[in-house]
Amino acid sequence: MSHYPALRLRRTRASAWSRRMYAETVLTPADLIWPLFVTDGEGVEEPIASLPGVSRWSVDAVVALAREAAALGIPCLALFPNTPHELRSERGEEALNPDNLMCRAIRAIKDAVPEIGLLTDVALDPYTAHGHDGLIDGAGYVLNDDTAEILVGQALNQARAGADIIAPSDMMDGRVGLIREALEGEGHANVQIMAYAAKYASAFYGPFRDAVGSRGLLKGDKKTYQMDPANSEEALREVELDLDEGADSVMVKPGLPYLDIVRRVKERFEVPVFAYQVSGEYAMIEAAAAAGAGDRDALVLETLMAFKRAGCSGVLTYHAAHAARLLGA
Ligand SMILES: NCc1[nH]cc(CCC(=O)O)c1CC(=O)O
Ligand SMILES: [Mg+2]
Repeated sequence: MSHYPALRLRRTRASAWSRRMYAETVLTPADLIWPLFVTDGEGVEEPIASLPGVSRWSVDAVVALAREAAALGIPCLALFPNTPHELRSERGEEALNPDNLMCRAIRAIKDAVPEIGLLTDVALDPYTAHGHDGLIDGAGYVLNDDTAEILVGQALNQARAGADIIAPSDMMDGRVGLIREALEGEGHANVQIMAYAAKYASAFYGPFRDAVGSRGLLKGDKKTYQMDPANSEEALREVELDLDEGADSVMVKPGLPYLDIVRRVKERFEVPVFAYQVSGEYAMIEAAAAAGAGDRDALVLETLMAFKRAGCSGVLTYHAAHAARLLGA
């Protein structure tokens, strides 16, 4: 048996070239999906106070960012609309409007930057007057089957506009299978589904809700549909069901506090797993850097590498453009 001093693990760490050669994990711009918030108007940029460095952009501005992303080697954008308040309703019908903000953004980006992928979120929270991801009954309970029916319409609406990846983030049971069937039925055979399969009822979504304008509207919490942070066996069941229903890839969300889930899913199913480094995680890194508690660039790259090491095929992150620039430098 070999041991010290014959065996010294510090030997391969002694120089930069060697560390590079022995790196077990690589992070590249192709691992990054960039979430962008879209708002009405033209030439508009609205900074989001709780998400420093991130803004809502009008469609024309989002197209410019899409160009920038493509040039940086980012393969895919995730789009989220800040629906004007007068268009939000009890049942979120605006989600089905073929000319809604989301569809206009999809068409404009596909037109100008056809080489970039577009992932679109399926859930009603940017469209409902009560801020929930689905339809509610008189007691405020989110109804599963009635919601799933509308989500199918929302997914088709996005696919018709040109979405490449449908990403249901609502956590209704059965919606992946229903959406897959509807996509096949309409000839969208190559439109992918990335299921938010294990999405937790998390305190890390606050800045996102500011960004899409649902924070002030949301009544209660999302614990009757999003998962309990105490559970991981249940996450494996969620993933298994979504894969059975036709998901091409699955997502774990939030990210860093749930890397154990990423690892378990990857080892159990050996399928493409993505994670969402969510708004509160982004805000936490920015706050730490602003407070002088750590170097921003190093924090960004280290956390993103951690996702890859845990088994992720890619990460949705608000730091995508910044990280891609660091990686390209
Ligand atoms: N279905 C909504 C949705 N899609 C993505 C996020 C959160 C993303 C983030 O915090 O960055 C949320 C918020 C929520 O479930 O309330
Ligand atoms: Mg499920």
